Amino acid sequence: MSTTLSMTLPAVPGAPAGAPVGRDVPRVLSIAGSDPSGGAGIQADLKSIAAHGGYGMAVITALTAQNTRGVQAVHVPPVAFLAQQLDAVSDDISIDAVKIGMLGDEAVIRTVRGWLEKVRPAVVVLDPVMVATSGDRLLKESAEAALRELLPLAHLITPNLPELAMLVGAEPAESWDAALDQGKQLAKTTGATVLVKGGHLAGTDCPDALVNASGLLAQDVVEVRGNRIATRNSHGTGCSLSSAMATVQARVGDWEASLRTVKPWLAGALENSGELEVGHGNGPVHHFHHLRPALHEGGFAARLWDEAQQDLDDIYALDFIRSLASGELEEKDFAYYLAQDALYLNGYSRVLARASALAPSEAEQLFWAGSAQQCLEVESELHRSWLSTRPAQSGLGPVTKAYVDHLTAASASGSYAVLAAAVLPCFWLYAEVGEKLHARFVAAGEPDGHAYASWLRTYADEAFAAATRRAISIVDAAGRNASAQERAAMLTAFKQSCRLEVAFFDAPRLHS
Ligand SMILES: Nc1ncnc2c1ncn2[C@@H]1O[C@H](COP(=O)(O)OP(=O)(O)OP(=O)(O)O)[C@@H](O)[C@H]1O
Ligand SMILES: Cc1ncc(COP(=O)(O)O)c(N)n1
Repeated sequence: MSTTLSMTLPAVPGAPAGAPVGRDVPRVLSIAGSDPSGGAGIQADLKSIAAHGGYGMAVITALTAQNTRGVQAVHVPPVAFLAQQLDAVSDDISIDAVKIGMLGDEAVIRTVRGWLEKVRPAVVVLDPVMVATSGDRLLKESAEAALRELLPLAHLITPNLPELAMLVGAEPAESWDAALDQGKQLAKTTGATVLVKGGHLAGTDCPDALVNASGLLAQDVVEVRGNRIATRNSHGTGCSLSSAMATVQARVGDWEASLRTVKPWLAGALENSGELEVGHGNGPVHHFHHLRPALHEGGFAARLWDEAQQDLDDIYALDFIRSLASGELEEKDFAYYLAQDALYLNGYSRVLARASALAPSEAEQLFWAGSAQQCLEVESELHRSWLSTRPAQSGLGPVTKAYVDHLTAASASGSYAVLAAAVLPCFWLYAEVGEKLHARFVAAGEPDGHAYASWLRTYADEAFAAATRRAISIVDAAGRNASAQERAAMLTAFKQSCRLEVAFFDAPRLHS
């Protein structure tokens, strides 16, 4: 595949004529500083490169002692050793892309410059790191002129707004248009494409734009919109963005396509950064948010079961359940419950049939179809037996309607996993409550004259318990295979159904 790809893709701008692009796994070198807390620098770069399917390498320009709160110290090893690291890599390995980050001082810049001029990598992304998010300097002021001179050796430059301003000798832009103007200026003087980043502006939008007026892009300014994500965890966003751009560019050979891939990924990394719980300051982004944490078999079901505990407690505390167990439940409440149950089962059956239609395997298709049929049989049995002797009740009650509407919405979501999670509580909570009430009834010696004895005797049904186990295992597998986003949607749908189970048992008290 890589051969076909490299023949059909456009050449990387600035790449030697005929240089192949489009490697499936690009070999990407980060030349940057180390951040031991793992959020920025080479640590972020390697994660970002891997997150985009690249093979990451790292030559360390400087060691920092830093965490999410700030930089405590910087140590720049002798540049002769930096040169040795660079040569060790390029003497042996074909490098598809280079990302350059923290350079520290002028001697480092000179060494990297000499190596770039010798090796001429096909893709060079330069993130002109000067000041960390924390405000600490990462480039000596005396080295700024040398950094400016390095810029023409890059294909893409990714300054933040203060860095952009410094590079064009202006005050930091306070509007997006002013930032784009500075980007145009920098692109013109360097010949490189400039990625202007909106991270440092205020407002609900957080755009980025590629700027280059020499015809390399589809337009002089290619803007990629994005929403601003409310989080403090922005440590290393610039590092992560630039190394991701280097990696994707080495694969697709198109800066715009690269930014359109990387920008939503970074938004997800910012959005999910809270999951990491790293440090007390500006935390890192979640580079691998798109990978699902491995859950062992039963792990997702266990998570759902934890979520359902409060609802189960609420069910057992309801007057309806207590009086059904004691036999003191008013007849009109029981009649209302049965009538609503029959109406519910009809809607539920349709939704189960939809789960059958969406099922990924014939075994699951059969399971849901069988369950849908079972529902209709139980419904008609209710009409034949219990409801035949009870006066007709008012039509569809508000809770029944809300529950069926919720399930119908889940079935319209198009996600099998979400739908399966939504229908599960009707199996799981019902089976659990049935078994417990039945056990209590048996423990009490099945008292004569209990008004609901025959109902309670049928409550713990082994066939229904087996179907419930099967439904749980289907939802567990679907949850383990789902993306983080889909899993969250499953959890929401499941929890809503649990709340509606509680409300369903409580409805006779309110509406009979
Ligand atoms: N709150 C946010 N919401 C969405 N995207 C953001 C946010 N903050 C930064 N970004 C994005 O992160 C990337 C880096 O932007 P930024 O302007 O913060 O660069 P930077 O200052 O070099 O980053 P760093 O925090 O590593 O110093 C850009 O793509 C920007 O749009
Ligand atoms: C080694 C190193 N390189 C770059 C940055 C900039 O990242 P940020 O601005 O997000 O702190 C950093 N803090 N440390």
